[in-house]
Amino acid sequence: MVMDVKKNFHQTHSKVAVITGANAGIGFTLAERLLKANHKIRLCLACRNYDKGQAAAKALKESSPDVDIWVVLLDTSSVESVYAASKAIKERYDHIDYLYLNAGMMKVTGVDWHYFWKGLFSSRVFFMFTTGEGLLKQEDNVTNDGLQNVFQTNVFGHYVLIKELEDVLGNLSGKPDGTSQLIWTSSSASLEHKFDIEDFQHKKGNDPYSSSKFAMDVISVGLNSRMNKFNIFSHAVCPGLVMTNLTYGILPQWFWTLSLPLLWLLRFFVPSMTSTTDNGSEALLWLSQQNPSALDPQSKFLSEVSVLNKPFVATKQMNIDPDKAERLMQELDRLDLSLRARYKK
Ligand SMILES: NC(=O)C1=CN([C@@H]2O[C@H](COP(=O)(O)OP(=O)(O)OC[C@H]3O[C@@H](n4cnc5c(N)ncnc54)[C@H](OP(=O)(O)O)[C@@H]3O)[C@@H](O)[C@H]2O)C=CC1
Ligand SMILES: CC(C)=CCC[C@@H](C)[C@H]1CC[C@H]2C3=C(CC[C@]12C)[C@@]1(C)CCC(=O)C[C@@H]1CC3
Repeated sequence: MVMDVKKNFHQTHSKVAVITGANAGIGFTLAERLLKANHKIRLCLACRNYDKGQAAAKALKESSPDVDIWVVLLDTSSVESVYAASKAIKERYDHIDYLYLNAGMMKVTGVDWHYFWKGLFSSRVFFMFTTGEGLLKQEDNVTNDGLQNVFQTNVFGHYVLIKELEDVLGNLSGKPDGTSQLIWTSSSASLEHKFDIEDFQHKKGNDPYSSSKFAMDVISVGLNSRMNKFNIFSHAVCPGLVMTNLTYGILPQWFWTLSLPLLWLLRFFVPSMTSTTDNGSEALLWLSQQNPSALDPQSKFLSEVSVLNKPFVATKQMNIDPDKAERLMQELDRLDLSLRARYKK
């Protein structure tokens, strides 16, 4: 009987990918590339703006008219939106193969050019171009749920989404050989010293973005410890420096266009200068083609690019303490419970 179910699952199951922040940038290009690699894949574009989501679905259907693309409204900075989106997703799909936790934001109010020029002629120049550390003046605000916006948008909204979708993930979906991959769009700006578990929302610091990206890496490792036994695997990706609305929010598009020759030159020393969303989405796509159980749960996967503009995937060891990861997840579980008590009475 079990054998029959398994056989049936393989024969009838088209892969399902849910992508948050899929209407633009890296998420949108990833959707295009997933479709190109497997035209039978069923795509869910989880977007906070329904019109933008529909426009993205329309654009994707232009090149592949028969594909199954569906838009769901999801704002990761609101737990009620996450609950509603998860309910709708579970009504449509009984199993999710790939859950891309990609939506993200940072609010930059200025660039520290003094620090930039000093850094340019120092030994920290490569680190500066890889991580952006110390260059960006950022601000954050509090969401309607009372949480720090960058933390809730980039991290917590996704954590709640995973919890809500648990019963359509891995073998918890009732498919004995069902496997799911959780793929986080992290960043080279993920820096351990910017994260403090006592202040995991980063209320007090001045680099909420780096803190949120490090929290993601920690959670990814923690999720592996908790969920690999259910065939649920989590991995974090760094797309490199990519020209998208996020980078156009830091400096105007014309500046980046003028800087492109410099970014290309930098590729001799800094392979994370991926520049395009095609290059930046390389590791995200690559992960969907791997056997996740064979990947090291402590590896981070980097989209990188050669001087000849050929993208490739590199790996980096994270060495995150699983106990620390479990501690952070327990904090998030507590926060999750308190919000559920507020909204789901
Ligand atoms: N560009 C880069 O150099 C790098 C980017 N990254 C990460 O890549 C991911 C994608 O960003 P990128 O493509 O660059 O930037 P974009 O701004 O182009 O894309 C971000 C996406 O996230 C969505 N989004 C933002 N806030 C929310 C929210 N509260 N709820 C739901 N969706 C939301 C945006 O929606 P909308 O269009 O409505 O704003 C958009 O679809 C982010 O996590 C970012 O941190 C990591 C490393 C480098
Ligand atoms: C001449 C030139 C290109 C100057 C730009 C200086 C900085 C504004 C950039 C140098 C490294 C960049 C960087 C990011 C933003 C812009 C820089 C600081 C990110 C923080 C963007 C979001 C990420 O996730 C990681 C990026 C690391 C590198």
